[in-house]
Order: sequence, then C-alpha cells, then structure tokens
Amino acid sequence: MKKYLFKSKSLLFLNLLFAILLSIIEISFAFVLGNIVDVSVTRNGLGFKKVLYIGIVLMASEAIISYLVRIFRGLFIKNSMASLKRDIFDNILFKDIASFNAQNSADYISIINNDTNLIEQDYFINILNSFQYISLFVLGTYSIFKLNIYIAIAAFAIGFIPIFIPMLFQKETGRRKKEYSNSLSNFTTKIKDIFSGFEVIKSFNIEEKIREDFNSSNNAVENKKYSSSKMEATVNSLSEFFGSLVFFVPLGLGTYLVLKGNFTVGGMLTSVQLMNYIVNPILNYSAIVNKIKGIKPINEKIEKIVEKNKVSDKGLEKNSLKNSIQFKNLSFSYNEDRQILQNINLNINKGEKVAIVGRSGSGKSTLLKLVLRYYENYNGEILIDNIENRNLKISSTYELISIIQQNVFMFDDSIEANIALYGDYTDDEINKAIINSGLLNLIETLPHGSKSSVGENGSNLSGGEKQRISIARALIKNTPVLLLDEATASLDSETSYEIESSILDIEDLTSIVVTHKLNQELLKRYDKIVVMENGNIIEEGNFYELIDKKGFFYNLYNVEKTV
Ligand SMILES: Nc1ncnc2c1ncn2[C@@H]1O[C@H](COP(=O)(O)OP(=O)(O)OP(=O)(O)O)[C@@H](O)[C@H]1O
Repeated sequence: MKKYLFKSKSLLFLNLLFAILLSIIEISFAFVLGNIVDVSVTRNGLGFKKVLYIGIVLMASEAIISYLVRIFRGLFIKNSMASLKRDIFDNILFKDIASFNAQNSADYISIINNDTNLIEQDYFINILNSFQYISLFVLGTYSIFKLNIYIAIAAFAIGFIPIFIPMLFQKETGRRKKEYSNSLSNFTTKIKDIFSGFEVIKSFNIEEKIREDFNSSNNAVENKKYSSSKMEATVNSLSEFFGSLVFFVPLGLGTYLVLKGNFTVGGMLTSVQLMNYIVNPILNYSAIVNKIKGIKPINEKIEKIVEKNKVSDKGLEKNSLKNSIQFKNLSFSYNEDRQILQNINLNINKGEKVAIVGRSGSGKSTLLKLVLRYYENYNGEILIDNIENRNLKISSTYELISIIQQNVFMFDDSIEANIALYGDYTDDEINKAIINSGLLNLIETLPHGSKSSVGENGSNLSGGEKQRISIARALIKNTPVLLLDEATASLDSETSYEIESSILDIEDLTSIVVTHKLNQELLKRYDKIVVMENGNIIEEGNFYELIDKKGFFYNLYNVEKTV
C-alpha cells in the first residue's frame, strides 16, 4: 500500500507542510491563552492589546490553512484511491479466464467497493491525520520542555502508557477486521446472486427463503462490524483513560509551582493546553497505528485474490492461418480426479468446416475452450500451423480465432455497440454483419434501429436476438477461424439453418461447429463430422461415410431426427 502513498509525492509534501503550519498556529494559541491570563492578572493594558492582535492574526491564518489542509487532503485521497482502484481493476482484467473464474465475481466487486473503502478510511486518512498529530506532538514537546522542564519530565513519564495499549490488541483487531471484510464479500455475493436470479425467485415463490438468506448474511456483516468496533472501543477507551490521567500531572505540579511562586498562572494554563497537543496525538496515534496495522490482512487478501495468474501477453505473433489446426494426443482434466478429454487426435485443414457432435457431457465445449486457451494445463499439443497455441501471444490467438457461444453477455449499450465491441468498423461492415447474422428484420422494426439499447445484459431482447448479436459480433471480427458452440440453439429452425448455412458459405473460413441440431442438409455440407463420447473421438468422417458405417453417429442421428 506504501507505493500509493508516494505516487503523488508533491501532494503528500503539501499535506505535511500544511499540517506543520497548522500545528505551529495551534501551539501559538496555547501561549496566547497563557499570556492573556498573565496580562489580565497583572492588569497590563498594553500587553493585552498586543496579545489580542496576535490572537486575531492567528485565528485568520488558522481558517485559511485549515481550508488548504482540507483541499490538499481531498486531492491526495482522490489521486491515491483512483490509482489503487485502477491497479486492482487492471490486475483483475488481465487475469486469464480460468483464474478469473476460480473466484466468485462478487469477491472482485467487494474488493473494489468495500475493501478499498476500508483502506481509504483506515489507511490513507489515518496517515494524513498522523502528519498533524506528529507535528503537534513534536512542537508541543519542544514547547513544554522550554516552558517548564519539571512538568515536561513528569508528564512524559506516564504519557507513553497509552501507546502500548493498541500494540497489545493489534493481532485481534486485524483478525476481526478481516472477518468483517470476508463477511462483506459474502454479502455482496449474496446480493448479486439474488438480483441476478430475480425472475427465478419470483417464479418459484421462494421470496421468504431468500429473505431469510439475506437476513442471515446481513446480520453476519453487522455482527462482524460490531465485533470489530467493539475491539476498537476497548482499545480507545483504555487509551483515553490513561490519556486523561496524564492531564493531572501538569495540573497538579503546575498548581504546586504557582503556589510556591515559581510559575505564573498563565504559564500553568499554557502547559495544560500544551499537554493537549502531546496527549491527544499520543492517544490518536495509538488508535491510528492500530487501524493502519489492522489493514494488513485486508491488503494480503487483496493481493492474494488479485495478483494471481496475471496474463502476460508474451509469445509469438501470428495473424493468419496458412495450413491447419492439429490436435495431437490432447488430454485434459479440470480436476485431477476426472479425465475429461483423452488422447484427442484431429487434423483440421484451412477452410475446412468441421462439425463436432456427441452426447451431452462428452467434452465438446471443453475442446473448444482449450483452443481458446481458457485452460492451458493440458497434455499433448494444439498446433496452429505447427506452432503450439500456448506459445502464441494470447492476443494473437484471439485475432485468429473467435467464438460464438450459446450464452452470450450483452453490455448495456446499443445493438451496434454490442456488435462492434469497441472495434473501429465502417457502416458497411456493420450492416454486412447485421444481414449475415439475421438481425435485419429486428433492426427494421425498432424505432432507433441499430442504435436501440439492448438493456441490462440484453434484457430488451429475446434469447435468439441476443444470439444473433453474438453471431454478428464474431462475423465482424472476420477471424480466419470461427468456433460455434451450440450457437444457434435458441433460434428457430429456419433462422438457424440460414445462419449456419451462410457461415458454411464463407469459403476461406475454418469453422468448428459444436451442434446438437442434426440437420441432414447442413451435415452433408461439413467436410468432417467428429463424434465424441466420454472425452474420446470415436468416429470421424463426412456425413455419407458415417451413415454408411452404421455406428454411433448413425444411431445418434436417427435418435435426434425422431425426437
Ligand atoms: N469448469 C469445470 N469444472 C469441472 N468440470 C467441468 C467444468 N466444465 C465442464 N466440466 C465437466 O466436463 C465434462 C465435459 O463438459 P463439456 O461442457 O465439454 O461437455 P459437452 O459435450 O460440451 O456437453 P453439452 O453438449 O451438454 O454442452 C462434463 O462432464 C462437465 O461436467
């Protein structure tokens, strides 16, 4: 976290400078107070006037400097927090897909919203506060030693007790704070799930259960927060108790010295006031140290979640497919206990259209995920023009290959923006993608055409319309390889046929299509049909060859046809 403190060095310096100036003014006030008492006791009119003028100048300076302190503090917090959140976000954004999915996305939301908030309150603000306390403490100490060495020594003898109290509780404070942060993450996950599944909740009449669930998470957060603040209350109260004890020292000793005629009343008042500037910083500093140290487990939690498996875009560059994609002895398992793909061998030449069929769970989508490098811990090879896919820059892989999936995410923006996805395309290119993905009919009926909003995650669109947008998205990218994973599943037979057919028409395009719809006319057009079962390729050939074989595909085809 330290690096964020020093990111805006000049602002940090200004905060320190103004904290020192403010402390000088406050200390001066203590002397003005003592002087006022002394000139009144001695009935010194001239002296009173002088002290009054100094008091007025100090008050005006304090107002101006307090304002500047607030402004520079705000600027510093603004810059540090923006850069902290930017870095956290970058680390999440550049994770690889598998490690991103390993964590619930609500945890990321919680880090960016809740944990950074804790860091702002407990770390940055407290560090800035500590400037003020340290400078007050140093100047106050210097002044009290100058004023009366006996009072100073006596006060210091017990003045440091409060500092040790937070140290005693530091571990426990950190533990409770981490528990609070974890409960906040769980709470955010719960809320996210509830709102995402709102329609399911309604249609299954489970509002009461959801309410109970919410209440239990809500109570857990509040209990953890309470437990953390209870700890803080104990620490602060103990520190305050010892802090107030310290005040009696200058008061008692000062009175004694006044009675003996060795000290003025004004001097005694000044020393009591100065004790404020010594004790308060000590008290607050202990609480501050406690909070700053308490942030350590949260910092570690963020680092653990965020800094794991960042993708470095290193490797070979490649932007065209010249010959083939080959799978050689490819095996893969998500978890060690279960093999999902076993010794897959397959050759796909440039421009070939390949259909992958097979029963649910046979490993079809997993095969596509490996081509897209969602997981790189496979055995065997995936060769693109004889170069292992994992040795390419990840950005090169995505320039070569795009995918159309069944479940597609929509950004809350226009249809056009969802197709282009920040790409710089001409109107002609966008229109072509709209036509080839079968979106034209929809767009013609919308008042704002392709500029119409899709709503949150495409809520203004039907499943089929969303799927067509995802098809347009992939077509406009114009990559040499296109993967389709049940891409036309939610489209009616006619539209689905048209889209698949227009994809098969693109001559140079190498396409690998996972499909459940065994349409004879389309299947006949594939160069190769690959049949998978239990993570193995069990049959391979064109439609006629596989039908003649009267094997697994033949049966699957007949079953699907009659369903
Ligand atoms: N992230 C994952 N972690 C663990 N196991 C997984 C994961 N994703 C899929 N699997 C398992 O891997 C196996 C193959 O899944 P895959 O999605 O590749 O099958 P599929 O042939 O595409 O099925 P479908 O036709 O139903 O889409 C399944 O048994 C599935 O439960």
